[in-house]
Amino acid sequence: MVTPLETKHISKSYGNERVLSDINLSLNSNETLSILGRSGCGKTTLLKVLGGLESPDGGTVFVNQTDIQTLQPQDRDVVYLYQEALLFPHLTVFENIAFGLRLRKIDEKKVSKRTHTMIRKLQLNGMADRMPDQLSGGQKQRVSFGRALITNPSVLLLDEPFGNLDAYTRSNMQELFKQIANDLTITAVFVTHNVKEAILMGDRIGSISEGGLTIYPSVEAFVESEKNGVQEEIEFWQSIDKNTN
Ligand SMILES: Nc1ncnc2c1ncn2[C@@H]1O[C@H](COP(=O)(O)OP(=O)(O)OP(=O)(O)O)[C@@H](O)[C@H]1O
Repeated sequence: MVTPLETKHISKSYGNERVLSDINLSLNSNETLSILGRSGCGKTTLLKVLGGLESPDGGTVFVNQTDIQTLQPQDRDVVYLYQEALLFPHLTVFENIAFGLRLRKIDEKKVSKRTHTMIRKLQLNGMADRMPDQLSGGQKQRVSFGRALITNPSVLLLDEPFGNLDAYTRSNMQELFKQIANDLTITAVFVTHNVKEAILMGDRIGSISEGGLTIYPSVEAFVESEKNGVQEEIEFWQSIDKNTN
């Protein structure tokens, strides 16, 4: 079976600051890895390297067993989803979601069918003709998901995608994401600073500290572990959550 995402010995520095050091991971099809870690520890940098947006100083990222650096961006089969929903303001919901299909010159009938199916999956019925500025934050993020998923990427990289949403919308989005990731057999890396969310979304959990990535063999092992300052990190983020929610 092809491994959708694998890294070997990734390292990355900015100037004198070593941000990532000998990162090795391997994700199976339809597996979600949640990544936690203190602010500035390198979570976003890792996602950028995984998505081919930043080159590592050393090591290799393999997507479907091909070195990502040897592929053109449009052939990488990896989509990066930001905290902010990045939508084209002058395009309708339908056209925002259909964008990736149009780039691939898919015929109109298929574009219409696939886009409407995605709109239904995302519970955006009746909103196809709305413009982004007529949507709520949660609806915008769902359109953003639709844009990311419409081309059926093998790997989805999510950088605190629900960070700006209220608790109720966040919980709905978590459920919706899990459902769609299952339907479409997506392999995902999910960066969050919310421990509860990491546990809910992740089949496995990893933590970055001092440039290294520790992946726990199971969610239970993570919860039980007090090694590597995990307990301290949980308390750190909980104290921030208390102050911001
Ligand atoms: N383009 C860059 N040039 C120089 N330093 C950078 C650059 N991007 C990130 N860094 C530094 O690398 C370190 C890791 O940053 P990164 O954004 O990966 O952290 P993070 O874990 O995602 O943080 P947060 O949780 O606050 O978003 C930080 O010290 C940051 O200042």
